[in-house]
Amino acid sequence: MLMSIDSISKSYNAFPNPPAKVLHDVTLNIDAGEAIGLVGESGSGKSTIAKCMLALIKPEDGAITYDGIDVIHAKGEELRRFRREVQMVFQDPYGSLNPRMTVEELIGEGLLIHKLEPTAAARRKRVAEIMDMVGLNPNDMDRYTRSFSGGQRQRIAIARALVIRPRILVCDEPVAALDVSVQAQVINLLQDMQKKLNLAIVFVAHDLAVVRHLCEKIVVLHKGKVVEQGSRDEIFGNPRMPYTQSLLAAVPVPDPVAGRARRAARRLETAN
Ligand SMILES: Nc1ncnc2c1ncn2[C@@H]1O[C@H](COP(=O)(O)OP(=O)(O)OP(=O)(O)O)[C@@H](O)[C@H]1O
Repeated sequence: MLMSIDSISKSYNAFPNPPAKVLHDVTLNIDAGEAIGLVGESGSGKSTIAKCMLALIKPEDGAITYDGIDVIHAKGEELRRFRREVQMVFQDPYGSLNPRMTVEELIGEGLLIHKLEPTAAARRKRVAEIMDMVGLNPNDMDRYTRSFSGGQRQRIAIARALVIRPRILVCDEPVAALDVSVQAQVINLLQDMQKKLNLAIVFVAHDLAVVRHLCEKIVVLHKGKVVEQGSRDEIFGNPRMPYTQSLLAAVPVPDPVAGRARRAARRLETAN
């Protein structure tokens, strides 16, 4: 087992109201190389779990262990190793990439931070290699991201995460802001990377179709609790909990949040 999340709970301050508990005793495990889907309706706590897994926030109870590292209390070299080996990709490929940096600078940043390549030439070579791997043209290395499409920007975000050879990639709704035609390409890329690099992927989504394609293990969240977890076949073939059944039965409706993000992205694109 590569990462274990053991009975974590998390509350947020809701001043002047008492703190609101949004995770209750959440337990799940991630094995090396496996793709696991975290699904649940909006507000069920998916992003909060993802942030705890990335040590961006700390749960107040429970434990998170990554390859022998106590993630909640890690410091120094252990924390540095954790930060290198567990990477993330976010929903919004427009907001998450600094428009003042070239593609080479964006993708190569992690190499500099973690001092992974000795020279600028070696860094450039590694950036070219990873661009090629994620389906980008290495000749575009000196360009800025404003001229790239949403799907290409998400490939840049994925390259940026993968360049330092992580073992876990936590993706929070990574295709929700993309047009449907591009979503499948990005999912296929993630699947390809998972197999090629033996990468574990934690995929947060409320879109079950997306999760079904990529994830062999699925964890269903409801109001901050894990209500069901199992293999893809178990969850899709024989959902035990009524909540899971209702998620599966839900008629796909246009997602207003993703729709908004898409429209904002298009406006940005036109403005540029
Ligand atoms: N920083 C915060 N401060 C206070 N409350 C928060 C904060 N972040 C999240 N919450 C609350 O915690 C609960 C879980 O939120 P979370 O974002 O983890 O859910 P989610 O399943 O990822 O939802 P979505 O699909 O809408 O992103 C929600 O009720 C949310 O309003």
